Amino acid sequence: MTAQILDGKATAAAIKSDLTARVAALKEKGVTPGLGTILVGDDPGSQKYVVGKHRDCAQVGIASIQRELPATATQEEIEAVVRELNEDPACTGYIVQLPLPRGIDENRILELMDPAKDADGLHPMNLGRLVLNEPAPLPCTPNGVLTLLRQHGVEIKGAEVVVVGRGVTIGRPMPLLLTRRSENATVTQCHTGTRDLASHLRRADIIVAAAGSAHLVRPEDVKPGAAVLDVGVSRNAEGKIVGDVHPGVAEVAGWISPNPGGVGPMTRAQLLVNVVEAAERSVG
Ligand SMILES: Nc1nc2c(c(=O)[nH]1)N[C@@H](CN(C=O)c1ccc(C(=O)N[C@@H](CCC(=O)O)C(=O)O)cc1)CN2
Repeated sequence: MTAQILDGKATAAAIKSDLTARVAALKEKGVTPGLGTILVGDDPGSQKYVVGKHRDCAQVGIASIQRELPATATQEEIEAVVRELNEDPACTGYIVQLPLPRGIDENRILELMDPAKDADGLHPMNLGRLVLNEPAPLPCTPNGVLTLLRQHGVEIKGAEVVVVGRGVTIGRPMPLLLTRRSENATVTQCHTGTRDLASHLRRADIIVAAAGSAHLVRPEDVKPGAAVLDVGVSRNAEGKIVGDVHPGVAEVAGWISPNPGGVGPMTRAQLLVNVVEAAERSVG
């Protein structure tokens, strides 16, 4: 058996096509959505992701506002740019590309953002609203995972889901999304402190691997027919992406997301969804 592909590229393209029409409708009402990005430092991966985000904006008609600071930028210098985008009327939503350089207080930066402009859903107020089941912009990667599963008809309701990882962009919020009444999944969260990861993986109908540990999920640990989402990114000596999922898993799983080409494009598409939804809310 070879797993069916959870095609992030094609699903993201369909989302962007829908957004293009919605952005055009907003412009007719005099509103141009504008996505701001704050990139600090010269991490090649982060630079690539930000370039991709602005390429997507151009495709759907969203204006781009780009702010770049050197790796030596101080906390105060980054905070000044956050304040500037909070005030900029052309910037209807923005993100701070994570991770920030060592020594920068990431949480303090996220807290300083205007929650109404938080296009990532990572402001503490928006994460809190998610916990409380209140409407909020949803974190892009977990929402991308859900959309990918839904669009491919993978049953989430009642599924046993194992999330591997506990980072703020996916590991922490993913179980919050999956356990909403609308999804009704049962979630086990695993992390570097989990004693026997394989025993949890073997029971899973859906695995979301977001540990950033190359080939952590091995074929012998996957239940036949399971859906496996490869979110983690490591780079080999040539700078090529190596995911958290061993290639042999494709012979056991029912569904698999490629990496690249799976969850990454979905993360970017969901970001645009958040920007457009915020702009739509602003015109009622
Ligand atoms: N502020 C944020 N920072 C980070 C987030 C986030 O959601 N918000 N998530 C990740 C990185 N990320 C988003 O910024 C991201 C990851 C991957 C991709 C992507 O398009 N990947 C491509 C491959 C690109 C390549 O060749 O390197 C793919 O998977 O096909 C986009 C965005 C951490 N930081």
